[in-house]
Amino acid sequence: MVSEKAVETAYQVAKERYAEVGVDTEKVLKKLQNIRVSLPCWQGDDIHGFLTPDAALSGGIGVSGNYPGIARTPEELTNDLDEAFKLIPAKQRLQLHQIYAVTDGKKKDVSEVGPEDFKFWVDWAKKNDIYLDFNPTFFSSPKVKENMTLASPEKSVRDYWIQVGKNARAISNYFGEEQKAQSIDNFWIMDGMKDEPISRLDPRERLIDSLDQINEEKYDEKNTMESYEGKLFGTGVESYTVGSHLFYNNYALTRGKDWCMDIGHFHEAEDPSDYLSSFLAFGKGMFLHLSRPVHWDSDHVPAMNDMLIKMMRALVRDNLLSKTVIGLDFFDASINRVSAWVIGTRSAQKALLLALLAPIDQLKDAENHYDYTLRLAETEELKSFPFGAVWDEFCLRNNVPVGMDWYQELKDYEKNVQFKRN
Ligand SMILES: C[C@H](O)[C@H](O)[C@@H](O)C(=O)CO
Ligand SMILES: [Mn+2]
Repeated sequence: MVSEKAVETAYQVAKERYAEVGVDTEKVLKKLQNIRVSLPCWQGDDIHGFLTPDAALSGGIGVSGNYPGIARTPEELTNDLDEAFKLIPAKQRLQLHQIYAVTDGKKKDVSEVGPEDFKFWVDWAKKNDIYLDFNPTFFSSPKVKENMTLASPEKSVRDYWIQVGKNARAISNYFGEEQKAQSIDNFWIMDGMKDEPISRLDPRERLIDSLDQINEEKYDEKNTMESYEGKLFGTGVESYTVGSHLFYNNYALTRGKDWCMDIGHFHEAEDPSDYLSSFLAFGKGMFLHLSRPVHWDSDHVPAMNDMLIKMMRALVRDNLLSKTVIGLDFFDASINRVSAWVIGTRSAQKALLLALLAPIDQLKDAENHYDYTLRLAETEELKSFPFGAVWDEFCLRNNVPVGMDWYQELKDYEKNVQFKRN
C-alpha cells in the first residue's frame, strides 16, 4: 500500500515547486474537485441495456472482447458503478442511454419509455450525489430502416423516431428537475449511406425538420440542454453521414443548443481540440465524448495521451470549462469493465489536472508581448514538474486509493462479486 506520509511529503515539495512559477496547487485542487466528468453507463454491459438486451448493436458501433463478469441487471450495473465511484476521486456524472430504462417487468418499447421508467436511476443518483445525463437511443432497433431514422424518406419511420426523441427530452428534463442541475441530452443519430447518395441535402433537410419537431416543447435550460454529436463515417455508412460535424455545428448554433464532439469521430490528421474555441467563440455550450480512437472510432478507454492533454489544455487555457460538460464515451469488453471506468475517468482527470497546473495568465501575457521564447521554455519545463504528487494528494484527500492501490481493491471486487455472476 502507498504510504500516506510519502504522499504528503511529496505533495509539499510539489506545492513549493509549482509556487515558484506562480501556480497555487491548493486552488487547482479545489477547481478539480468541482469538475464532474460524465461516465458512459454502457461501458458496464457492452451497450445491451434493459429494454432489448438481446438486440444486435447497429449504427456501425461495436464492442469487442468477452471479459467475464458483465452486469446483466440494473442492480448489477449500479453495484459496478458504486465500485467504480469508490475508486475515482470527487463526485461525477453518469450518462444513461434510453435503453437503460427500468420498467419493472413491463414490456416497453423505446418509443414508450418516459420519466417514470428512470426513477430507479434518479433514486440511485440522489443517494450517491451523481448527476445524470442522457442519450436517446436511435440504433439497435428493427425500426431503423436501411440505416435511417430521423432522416428517413418515410414519414412513418421518422414519426416513430421523433417520438423517441421527444421522450428523451422529457426524461432529461426530469433528471434536471430532480438533481437541480442541468442534464445534457446528447443526440447521436446513426443515419447514413454505405454508398454515394444522389442527394446529400434531402436527408439533411428531413433531419432538421425531425429535430425541430422534437424540440417543439420548451423546457427550462436549467434542467436540460440538448447536444448534437456529429460523425465522419461509420461501418456500413462509409460514404455519407447525414449528421456530419458541420451539420450539427450549424444546427446547434442556429437553435441555441450545444454541440457534442466525440474525439473518435475526427480524422486522425485533425486536431479536435482546435474546434473547442472555434465553436465556443459563437456557440452556447459544448458536450464532449472523450474516447481513444485507434486508427478509427474504436472507442478504446481514454488514456492520458497527447490528444486528451490537448483537449484539456484547450478548455483550461481559454477558460471554456464553464461552457463545457466533459463526457466520456468508450466500450471495451477485453478488460474488466469496472476498471475501464476507473482508468478512463482517472486519465481524464489527470489530463485536466496537468492542464490546470500552469501559470496561464503569465503565459498569455508572454504571448501577447511576443515573448515566444518564455512561452516555449516554460511550457517545456512544466512537463517535468511533479504533477503526479499533486494527483496522489488529490486521491488521498478524496479517500480513494492512491496509485495502483485501486487495482487490488478492484481485483477483490472482481473475485467476490463479478466472477460469481456466471
Ligand atoms: C453509445 C453512444 O451513443 C455512441 O458511442 C455514440 O456516442 C457514438 O459515439 C457513435 O459513434
Ligand atoms: Mn460518442
